[in-house]
Amino acid sequence: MPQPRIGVMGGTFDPIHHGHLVAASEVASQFDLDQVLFVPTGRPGFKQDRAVTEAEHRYLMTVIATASNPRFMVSRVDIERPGLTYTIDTLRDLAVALPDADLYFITGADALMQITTWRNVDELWSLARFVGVTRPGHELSLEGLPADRVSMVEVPAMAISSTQIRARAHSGLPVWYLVPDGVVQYIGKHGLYRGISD
Ligand SMILES: Nc1ncnc2c1ncn2[C@@H]1O[C@H](COP(=O)(O)OP(=O)(O)OP(=O)(O)O)[C@@H](O)[C@H]1O
Ligand SMILES: O=C(O)c1ccc[n+]([C@@H]2O[C@H](COP(=O)([O-])O)[C@@H](O)[C@H]2O)c1
Repeated sequence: MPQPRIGVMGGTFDPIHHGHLVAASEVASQFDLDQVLFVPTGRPGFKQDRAVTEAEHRYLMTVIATASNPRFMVSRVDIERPGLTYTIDTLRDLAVALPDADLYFITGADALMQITTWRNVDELWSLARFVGVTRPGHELSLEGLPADRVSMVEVPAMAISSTQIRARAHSGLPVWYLVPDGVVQYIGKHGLYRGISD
């Protein structure tokens, strides 16, 4: 049996938006992935400068946003691991849970350009291939990264960020069509982002 090809889309997802979903869908199509696992971060070590919404809310919004796609799944691996979240731990845990899988870690241009600063970067290359997706407002260059482990995919441009959605929700502006309908309703139902201005 061929090895399953599994995409891993890590993110804070505060909240998940259509930019994340289009990126995952496009990479799944271009790399013929069997599944994409969305992995909401637990406590991101690199976002300690701002309040991040409770992990359970971010997880549930990710479940709602991906529910209608049979190839999209959500993993709790990062939110259940105590301490700060690092991709090295995500990929080590997934390698144990899915020993036969070929993993493709999907990341936006902004995140990929920082990858050489990530924890245990040299080991990361042995655990997964990395797919950088284009993102409006961010340059994507693979210079200095291992050519056999990193690829680039041009995705339909979605100039959306979670920061912008939090700011709009905070100001009472609509977030319809930037995030899936169920996520709009979840944000309203739980009053998320009302008190946060960044
Ligand atoms: N519009 C987009 N197009 C392509 N990739 C994206 C887009 N938005 C986010 N990504 C990528 O998805 C991953 C998870 O992103 P994250 O959850 O931090 O969203 P964000 O919109 O960048 O959030 P924030 O504005 O809070 O920093 C990252 O690799 C990021 O680069
Ligand atoms: O492992 C690291 O050092 C590291 C540093 C920054 C970001 N990441 C991962 O990159 C993904 C996107 O992060 P973010 O901050 O854009 O939500 C998410 O899965 C993070 O865990 C990982």
